[in-house]
Amino acid sequence: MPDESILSPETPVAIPSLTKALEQIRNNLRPGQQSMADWQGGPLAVSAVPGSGKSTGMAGAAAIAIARHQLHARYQLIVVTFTRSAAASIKAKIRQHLRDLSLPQGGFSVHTLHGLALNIATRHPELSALSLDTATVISPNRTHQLLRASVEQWIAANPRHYQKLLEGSQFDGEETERLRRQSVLRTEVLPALAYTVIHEAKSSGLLPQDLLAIAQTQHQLAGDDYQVLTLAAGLYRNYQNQLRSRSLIDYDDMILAALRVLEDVGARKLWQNQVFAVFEDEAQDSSPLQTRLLEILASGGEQLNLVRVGDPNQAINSTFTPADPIYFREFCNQCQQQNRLATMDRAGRSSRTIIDAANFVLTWVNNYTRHQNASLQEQYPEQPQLSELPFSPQAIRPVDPGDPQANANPDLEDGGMGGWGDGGKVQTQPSVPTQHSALSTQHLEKHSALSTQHSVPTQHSALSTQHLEKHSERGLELHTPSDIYETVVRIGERVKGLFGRHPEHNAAVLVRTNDQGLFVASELRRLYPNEIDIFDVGDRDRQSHVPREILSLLQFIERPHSPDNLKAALDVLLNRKLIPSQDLNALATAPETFLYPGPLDPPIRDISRSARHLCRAMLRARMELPPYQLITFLALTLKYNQTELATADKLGDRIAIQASGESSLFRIVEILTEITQTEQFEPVDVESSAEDSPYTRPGQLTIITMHKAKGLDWDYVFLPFLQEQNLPGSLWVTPSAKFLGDYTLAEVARAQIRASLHEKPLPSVALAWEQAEYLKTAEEFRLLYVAMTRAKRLLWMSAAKRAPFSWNLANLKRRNNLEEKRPCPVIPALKQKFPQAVVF
Ligand SMILES: Nc1ncnc2c1ncn2[C@@H]1O[C@H](COP(=O)(O)OP(=O)(O)OP(=O)(O)O)[C@@H](O)[C@H]1O
Repeated sequence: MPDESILSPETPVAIPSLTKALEQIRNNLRPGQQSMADWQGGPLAVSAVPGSGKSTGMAGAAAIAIARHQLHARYQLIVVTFTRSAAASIKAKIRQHLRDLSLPQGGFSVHTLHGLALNIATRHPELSALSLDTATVISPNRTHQLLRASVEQWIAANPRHYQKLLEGSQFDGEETERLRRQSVLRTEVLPALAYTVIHEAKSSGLLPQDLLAIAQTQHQLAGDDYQVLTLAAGLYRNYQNQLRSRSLIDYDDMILAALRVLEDVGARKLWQNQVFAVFEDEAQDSSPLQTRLLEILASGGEQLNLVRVGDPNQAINSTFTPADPIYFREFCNQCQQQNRLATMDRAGRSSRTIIDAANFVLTWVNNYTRHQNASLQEQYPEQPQLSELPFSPQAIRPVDPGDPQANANPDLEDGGMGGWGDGGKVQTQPSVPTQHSALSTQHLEKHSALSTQHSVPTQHSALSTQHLEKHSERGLELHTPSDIYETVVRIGERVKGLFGRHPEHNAAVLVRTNDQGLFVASELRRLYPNEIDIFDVGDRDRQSHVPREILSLLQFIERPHSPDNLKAALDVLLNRKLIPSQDLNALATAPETFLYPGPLDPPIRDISRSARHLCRAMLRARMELPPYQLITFLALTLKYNQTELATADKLGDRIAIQASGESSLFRIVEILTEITQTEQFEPVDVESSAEDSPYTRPGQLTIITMHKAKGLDWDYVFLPFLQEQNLPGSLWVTPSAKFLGDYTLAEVARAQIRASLHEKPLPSVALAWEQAEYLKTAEEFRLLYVAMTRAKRLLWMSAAKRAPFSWNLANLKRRNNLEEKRPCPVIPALKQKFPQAVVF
C-alpha cells in the first residue's frame, strides 16, 4: 500500500517511521479489516461473520485514524460497544497500538452506549432534566414495586376494563375463581405486560400518548377484546408518573435524556465539535434510538463520519429490546448503494469442521423457517410478508494461507483419544481409586444402560475409540446421552481428558438458562471435587450475594436480639469462611448469652470465639459509625475482593440517594430489602483486559449462558441440553392465565408495537401471537449459532433423551422428574450431515 493512503496529504508531519508503523498495523489486518483501516470519512457498514476479527480490526483502524487525523483530547474518535467488558478489551487494544506508535492516548474514548448517553445527559442537567445528584438509576424487574403500583393504580382507575379481563374468555361468576383470577392479573399478567411494553415502547422513543394513539388508529382488531394497547398505554403512563414522583430514572431514560440534550443547537454543536467520528462495534444490537444518538454525534462535519460494524446473524437481543436485526441490515443496504459496504467473511477462530457445522445450521434454519413462513402465509393471506428470515445468507470462510493470525482455524490435537472414549476408559480402567472415581464409576454404572443399550460394552468402546479417532480430528461431536446426569458425566470425562493433554487450553459449557448452569456446576463439583477448575459465571453474577449478605448483617445489627437475625448473620460469616464450621443454631437460640454473657453463663467454646468477636465488632460499629459508612465497614469485615467492594460501594451510593437524607438504619434496611427482593442489582465489573479475562483462563472450565458468551471464545465448547423444549422452545401461556385465552397479553402487545414501528398494519391478536413465536424461534436459532461459533478446536453438542421440564435444582437432586424429550430439530439434521461426528 502506498504511503499517502496511510497518512493523508493534509497531515502536516509525514514522519517516515510513523508511516511505516501504521503500515505495519494495516498489514497485520485481513483484507476485510483493512477496509476499516482505509476508511477516510463518511458512513461505512461492515458486515462481518463470527470470529472474523471485528474488534481486532476496529482497534487497528481506530489507531490508524487517530494518527492520520492527529486526534487529541478535544477532538476525539468515539468508540462504542455493547458491554463493559467489550469496551475494556477494545480500549486495551487501541492503547497498545498507540503506545507502539509513541502517540498520546487522548485521541479516543471508549464507551458503552448507556455510558455515553449518561455522560451527555449528566453534563447538561438543565437540558436533560436529569441529574444524578437528585435521581437514581434503577433497572426494575417484573416484580418491582413500581410496576405493581402502576398496576394497582390502573385497576383503581379502570374498573370496567378490569372487569372485562376478569371475565376472560369465559366466566361463571364463582367467587373463588374470581379471587384467583384477581391474584393472577395483579401479580403476574399485568406486571408482565407493563414490563414488556414499557421497555419496548420507551426504548423506541414512544411516549404513553403515542402508544395510545397507535391503539386508537385501529378500530377493533380481530380478537382484541381486552384492548391490549390501550391497557398497556395506561400502565406505561402510571409507571412514568411513579418514576417522576420518586426521582428515579431507568436505562431507557438515559438515552432519551441524552437525545433531549442534543436537540439543543448549542449543546449539539458543543458535542459535535469534540467528535471526529464514531466507530460502533456490535451494531446489530443497537435500537433505532441509540443509532440516532450516534448519528447526531457523528454528523458534525460535512458528512456522517460513522463506521458501524456488526453481524446481523448474531443479533440476540431482539426479543427483549427493539434492536431488531432489520435495522442493521437496512444500514448495510443503504451503504451498499453508495459502495460503502465492506464484508468480512474470513474467520480464523474455529477449525474447518466447526465452520462447516455453523454454516450448515445457518442454511438449514433458513430453509426450515421458509417452510414455516409459507404455511403461516396460507393461514393469513391478507397479511403482508411475515418477517425476514432468521439469518442473512453470509457464510463463514476459513482464512487464506499467509493470514496474519498465527494458528488460524486450529485443529483439535487430541492424540486420537477424545470423545466419550475418555468416559469409557474410566469405566473399564478406573484410575486411582479416589472418592471421585468411586463416585463416577457408580455414576457410570447407574448409566450402564448407556453402553449395554447401544452395543456390547467392549465392542462399544472399540467402536467408539475408532470413531473418535476420526471425528476428534474433525473437532465436532454430537452426543445423545440417555439423560442430563449422563450428559454431565460425559462432559466431565471429556474435559479431564482434554485438560490432561492440554492444560494450556480453556473450555466452556454454554447453557441456555442460569438454572441449567447451576445444575452443571453442582453436578461437576459433586462428581469431580478439586479435579476440574470450574468458574461458574452465574454464581458470580448472583453477586446479588453482596446486597443479600450486607442486608443480613445490617438486619442483625439493627435487631441483634432476634435469633433469626443472628442466625442469618452467622450463616453469612460461615459461608465466607470467616468462622469455623459449627452448630450455629446452638449460638443463635440465645443471642444475649452468646453476645454478652453474664458471670453465671457457661463459658463459650473456643470454636465460637471468632464468631462472637466479629458479631460484637459489628455492634460496636453501629455505635461508632454513621449509618452509611456501615456498608463499607461490613464489606471490609466480609473480606470482599475488589469487585465485591466496588459493588458494595455502588450499593451504598444507591441507598444514600434513595434515602435522600433520611439516614436511619431502619430506612437503610428497608431500602435494601426492597432492592434484594425486586431488582437484579448489577455487580460492578472491574476492568480486565481480554488476555486476563476471568472467563477464559487456561485450564479452566467456564460455565456461562449462551447470551453472556457472545464475543468470547474457548478452545473447547460444550453445548449440552439442546432439547427442542429449550431450543427453539415456544412461547408459553401459564395454566393460571389461560382464562384470558391462548396467548399472553405481553407478547401480543409487543408484536403490535413492533408492527407499528416497522410501519406495517397492526396484526390481529392471533397473528400477533404467531409473529411473536416466529421472532422468538428466529432469535433462539441465532443464539445457537452464536454459541456454536465460540468454539476454536472442539464443538461438543448434546441432546439428552430424558430431561426435566423445569430445572429446579432441588428436584433435580432427587432425580425424579425427567421426561422423554425431543432434540432441537437442528441436531438430527447435523447428525445426518456429519455422520462421522455422531458419538454413541
Ligand atoms: N488480523 C488479525 N491478526 C491476528 N489475529 C487476529 C486478527 N484478526 C482477528 N484475530 C484473532 O481472531 C480471533 C477473533 O477475533 P475477534 O474476537 O476480534 O472476532 P469477532 O469478529 O469480534 O468475533 P465475534 O463476532 O464472533 O465475537 C481473536 O483471537 C483475534 O485475536
